[in-house]
Amino acid sequence: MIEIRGLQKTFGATRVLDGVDLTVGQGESLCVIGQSGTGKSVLLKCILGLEAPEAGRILWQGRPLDRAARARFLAGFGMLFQGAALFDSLSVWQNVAFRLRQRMSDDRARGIALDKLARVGLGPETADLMPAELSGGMAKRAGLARAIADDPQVIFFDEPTTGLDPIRARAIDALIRGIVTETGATALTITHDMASVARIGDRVALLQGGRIAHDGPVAGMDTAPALAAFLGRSPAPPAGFAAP
Ligand SMILES: Nc1ncnc2c1ncn2[C@@H]1O[C@H](COP(=O)(O)OP(=O)(O)OP(=O)(O)O)[C@@H](O)[C@H]1O
Repeated sequence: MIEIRGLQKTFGATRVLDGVDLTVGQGESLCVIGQSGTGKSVLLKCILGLEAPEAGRILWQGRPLDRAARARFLAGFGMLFQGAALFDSLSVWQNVAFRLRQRMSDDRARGIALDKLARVGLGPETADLMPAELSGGMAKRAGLARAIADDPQVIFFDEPTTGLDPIRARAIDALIRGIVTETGATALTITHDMASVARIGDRVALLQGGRIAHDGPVAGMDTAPALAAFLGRSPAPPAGFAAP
């Protein structure tokens, strides 16, 4: 479980995060949405320790993420980067096995990489290709295989469907949902894509004005006023409501 309490982060005169409170339950899939520039990436960077907040606390499994706890946390997380972010000079399997190769033989790491590639729908013929030879959808799948290579307890997805057409976006969402459900991993996804939220999230949180303006189940999101305002439309009537 990840708990974020009163997180504040300021750049110059701009307070980007102004007291963010957010909890991601064990095995839960939380999507964070918000307009461009509202601080979603800054929030993720604070969780990963890439930015230092000036106030607030981040707890993992009930303990503050100090230096030692963060090292353990980072050893057990996976991440799918926006644009997949594969290493150009490594083959697909070497990308997937990047972390594994630091602690096991290439033969073993390659075997695991091939299993993970199969899980995301990429056959063994893709293993020795270079990233430049992959389509956008294949690169995203390879990035996803890399994110799950080490059986992470926590997975971060940064704009997982950005740049994909609707059919490929749906396929990646289905893979993410399937993987999160079958591994029981805790998942935090940053996205603009509400169709994606509906497909992969259990809960959705709206980051607005430096705070969480809405936090609720995906199942009820069509009737949430804050989300409707964010999307620029009226909330859907509650279930059972009959128009006159
Ligand atoms: N290192 C930095 N120095 C100065 N300002 C920064 C820095 N990092 C982020 N910001 C500012 O913080 C604000 C939030 O940026 P962030 O990238 O988190 O937005 P976002 O919600 O992820 O946007 P998008 O959806 O477009 O990716 C922006 O105004 C950005 O310019």
